[in-house]
Amino acid sequence: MMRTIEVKNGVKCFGEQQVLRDVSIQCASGHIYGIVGHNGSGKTVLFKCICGFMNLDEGEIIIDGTKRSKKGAILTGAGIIIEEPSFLKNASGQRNLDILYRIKHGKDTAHLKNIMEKVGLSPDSKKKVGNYSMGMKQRLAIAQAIMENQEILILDEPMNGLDHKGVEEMRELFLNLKKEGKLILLASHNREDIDILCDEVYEMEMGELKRIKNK
Ligand SMILES: Nc1ncnc2c1ncn2[C@@H]1O[C@H](COP(=O)(O)OP(=O)(O)OP(=O)(O)O)[C@@H](O)[C@H]1O
Repeated sequence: MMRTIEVKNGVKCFGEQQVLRDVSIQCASGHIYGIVGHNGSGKTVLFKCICGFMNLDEGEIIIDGTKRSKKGAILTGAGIIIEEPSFLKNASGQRNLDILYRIKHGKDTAHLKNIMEKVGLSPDSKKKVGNYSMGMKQRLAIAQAIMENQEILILDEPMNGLDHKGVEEMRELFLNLKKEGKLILLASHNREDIDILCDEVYEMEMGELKRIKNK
């Protein structure tokens, strides 16, 4: 299914601080959109507004052609990594995914093993997530974001904590997901990831998104 996300003239303030001043972007399935920008420039706030975790003060968010009403609507059909996901520390990676996956889809151990393998984690490891390294936690976060085969992926710094091999593997994974027709929005500080992965690149600067690259 073709999906679209559009932000039109988005404004978001926290008290006196205007974080999003006039943000517009249009995204559609089958592309990867990259957002770069300094720490605190508003990338995460934009993603939270798109996901419906926060509301814009002004402007519009249009999902699949329908304007989102001001309150309460959460972006559906999306796999999301924003900040650190809270996993159960005393359970294994697979058990954590299982608990989340069951909510909507029921038990499917074979599928989750496959997803664990896709992100480079050993499906049968009994290791508790509390004992995972940073890179392993990040791989599990990616697994959680992709396991439901959602059409939209919102990925805020998905390569955080990954080593060189991990980064290469996840790049390949994201490019394959794009080939499958996913809409991917990605924020990153790594210019190489952005260059390799993204069809369109935007820079968040002074509360505005400026397009800096087209493929
Ligand atoms: N809930 C909130 N209340 C008040 N201020 C907030 C809130 N969320 C974010 N901010 C502020 O909004 C600004 C943008 O933050 P945001 O997390 O979007 O930056 P970012 O571009 O994602 O940065 P980084 O590259 O460090 O992840 C920051 O100044 C931050 O302190």
